[in-house]
Amino acid sequence: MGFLSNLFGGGDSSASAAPQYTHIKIHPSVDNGIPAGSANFAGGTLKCKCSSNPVVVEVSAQTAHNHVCGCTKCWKPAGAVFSQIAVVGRDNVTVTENADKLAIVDEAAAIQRHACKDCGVHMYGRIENTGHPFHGLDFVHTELSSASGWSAPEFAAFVSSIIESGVAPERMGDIRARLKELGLEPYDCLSPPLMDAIATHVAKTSGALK
Ligand SMILES: N[C@@H](CCC(=O)N[C@@H](CSCO)C(=O)NCC(=O)O)C(=O)O
Ligand SMILES: [Zn+2]
Ligand SMILES: [Zn+2]
Repeated sequence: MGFLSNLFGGGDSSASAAPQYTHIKIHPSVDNGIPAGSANFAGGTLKCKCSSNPVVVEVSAQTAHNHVCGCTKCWKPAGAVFSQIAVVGRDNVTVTENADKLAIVDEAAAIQRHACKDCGVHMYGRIENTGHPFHGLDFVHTELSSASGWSAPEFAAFVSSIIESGVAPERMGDIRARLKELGLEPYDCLSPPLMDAIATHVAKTSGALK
């Protein structure tokens, strides 16, 4: 058995094997294991990194589709290669303090990221285009909250895009291996359910689907 499983690379050494890529850092919220979300969790308070007069955002619902994102546009904490980002209904997002410190990073982007002008943290990303497949959803970084119970990251999006931030292409094999080890399946765009949702929206808009 040992001989056969060694020969074919499966069996004993697969599912229960000790992690081999813990030296690869992805994001502080996942690097030491991923805490499960709580089914009855109903939101919390996001704060920017300013030590005085922080921007405060109340999120009044559990988030969905939490993921780590390798794109260049999403806010990442210092030293992280990926961001961690989830969605929540826009009606559940309210700026409660220091809203005057917010500015939109890129007015032309589909996701308008409202960032603190002082510390640079993105407090929420909003889609104003009513024709966009994800209109109605805001993008938030739940690591800005001290509460536990937020939905856990489920996959890794825009993984190849980390090269655009300067990650050496030679590192991609190890980085994808670490993501898999963490249970965050790596995709170079969004996950299949989200890509299917986008395509369904496009097909319904064009009339290809009823
Ligand atoms: N290679 C590009 C990809 C940028 C990109 O398309 N990002 C996605 C995901 S952000 C959260 O998952 C996106 O939908 N962007 C829309 C927007 O930012 O408005 C890069 O890395 O820059
Ligand atoms: Zn700030
Ligand atoms: Zn992103």
